[in-house]
Amino acid sequence: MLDVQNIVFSYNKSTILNHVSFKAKKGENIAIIGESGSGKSTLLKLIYGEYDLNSGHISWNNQPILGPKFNLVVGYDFIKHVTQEFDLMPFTSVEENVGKHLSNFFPERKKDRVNELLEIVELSDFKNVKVKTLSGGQKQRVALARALAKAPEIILLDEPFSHIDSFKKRSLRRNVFNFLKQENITCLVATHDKNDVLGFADKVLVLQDQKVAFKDTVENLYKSPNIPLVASFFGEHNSINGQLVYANQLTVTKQSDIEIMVKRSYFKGSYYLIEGMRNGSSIFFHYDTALQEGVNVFLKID
Ligand SMILES: Nc1ncnc2c1ncn2[C@@H]1O[C@H](COP(=O)(O)OP(=O)(O)OP(=O)(O)O)[C@@H](O)[C@H]1O
Repeated sequence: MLDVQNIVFSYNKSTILNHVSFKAKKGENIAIIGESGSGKSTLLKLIYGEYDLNSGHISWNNQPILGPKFNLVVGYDFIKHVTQEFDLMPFTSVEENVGKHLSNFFPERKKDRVNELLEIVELSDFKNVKVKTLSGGQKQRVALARALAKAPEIILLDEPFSHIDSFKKRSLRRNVFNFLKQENITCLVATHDKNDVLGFADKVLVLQDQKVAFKDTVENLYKSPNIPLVASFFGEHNSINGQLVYANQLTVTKQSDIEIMVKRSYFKGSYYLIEGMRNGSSIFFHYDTALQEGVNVFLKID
């Protein structure tokens, strides 16, 4: 169990995290969301032991996780932290990078493990390629594979698929998150992308104003987003009579007290996102076809 207890942290004067507490069970996948600058990456760095806390405690199975004041070498063997910097060896091959921390004592076992990981990150064809010649997205995949190589107990992922194109992203996400579940690795993922969360995270932690504003299951948080920040994370939303309503919860009806004038229609593939105006504010809803600008329609909340 990862236990983050009442931590307070500031880089210099301004406090970034103020009395943050939460727990993560073995094998659990926890997504950390929040506005840019809310402290998601900082929280992951603290859990890795990269900085000293002002106060509070972090432990894994009762073993304290300590910062550089207490450790000559930053970090712990049982935690892997995949940052945005990747930190790879540019002049060696993909295979060597992934296998870097694996023992050479059982070469066959090492080879099999590297091959398994390269399949997960879909880089088997790049095995012998030097890392410096790879694209940003490919480097990110090498960094993920390397972090998974020794099956850590905890993996900290900071925007893990941000550099990867949308063709690859979906299958890669499934591969990586399913692998983590299968190996029972506790995963904390800081993300701005709802697709990293929906279908994968067990819990979501919302950072706001230096604190954990909410911690709940994805389903509960999606159904009751509580604050616009959470609703906007999951999709286009409106505030109607004080209630947060997703665009896909609104349907056109014959008569209601929500009357809007159509302003614009955006083609979204399987639906159109319609922007309408009501009392000087935009209202967004989904519709099967484009609607003519200036037309008045009534909406109801499903
Ligand atoms: N090394 C540092 N020294 C001083 N301040 C820092 C340092 N790293 C981050 N900060 C500040 O701490 C705050 C939190 O940064 P952090 O990177 O943790 O946010 P974040 O939620 O991960 O943001 P993003 O979503 O943009 O990645 C920001 O105001 C940032 O400017």
